[in-house]
Amino acid sequence: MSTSEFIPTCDLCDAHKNDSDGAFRVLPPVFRDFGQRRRFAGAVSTVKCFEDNSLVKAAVESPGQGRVLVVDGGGSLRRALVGGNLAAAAARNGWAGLVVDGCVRDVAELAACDVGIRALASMPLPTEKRNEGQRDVPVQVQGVWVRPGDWLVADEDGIVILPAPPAAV
Ligand SMILES: O=C([O-])CC(=O)C(=O)O
Repeated sequence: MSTSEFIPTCDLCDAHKNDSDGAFRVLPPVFRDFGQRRRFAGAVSTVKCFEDNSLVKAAVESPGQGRVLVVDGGGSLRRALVGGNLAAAAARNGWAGLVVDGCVRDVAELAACDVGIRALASMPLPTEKRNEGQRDVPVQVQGVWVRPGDWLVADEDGIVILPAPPAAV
């Protein structure tokens, strides 16, 4: 995705603000920005897990193909689902971004990774890896449904979800 193709979230919201079918979604403004990429967009892949990042690790260690990994971590503030190693793997494997409904750690390392990273907070405690969780299932992020194959756009103003890549607005 080149910068010229990027459609800002505000423009998308202007175009869709009166939609009533629920296809256009806006995530609540509770996410902090931790990665090097301020703006990113891509097709969604999901992980649903709770205080166990085994499946997040497996996902970022596989080809990202420009997608965005959305992690439903249940909003837990008790453990970090992504740290410097996983963020570096995500950048290396071509993920456009990570959106974590939960925590991250290694903040200085995350800021140096060429990938978008949004999460609720920083928490230095890591998870226990028990290989629990689900991959590419519909998830709820802060009460908003996000499905594998949706299109996510994130920038300085927020994060929006569409059922397909947006045409020019
Ligand atoms: O492995 C973990 O649990 C997370 C982490 O610290 C890293 O990605 O560097």
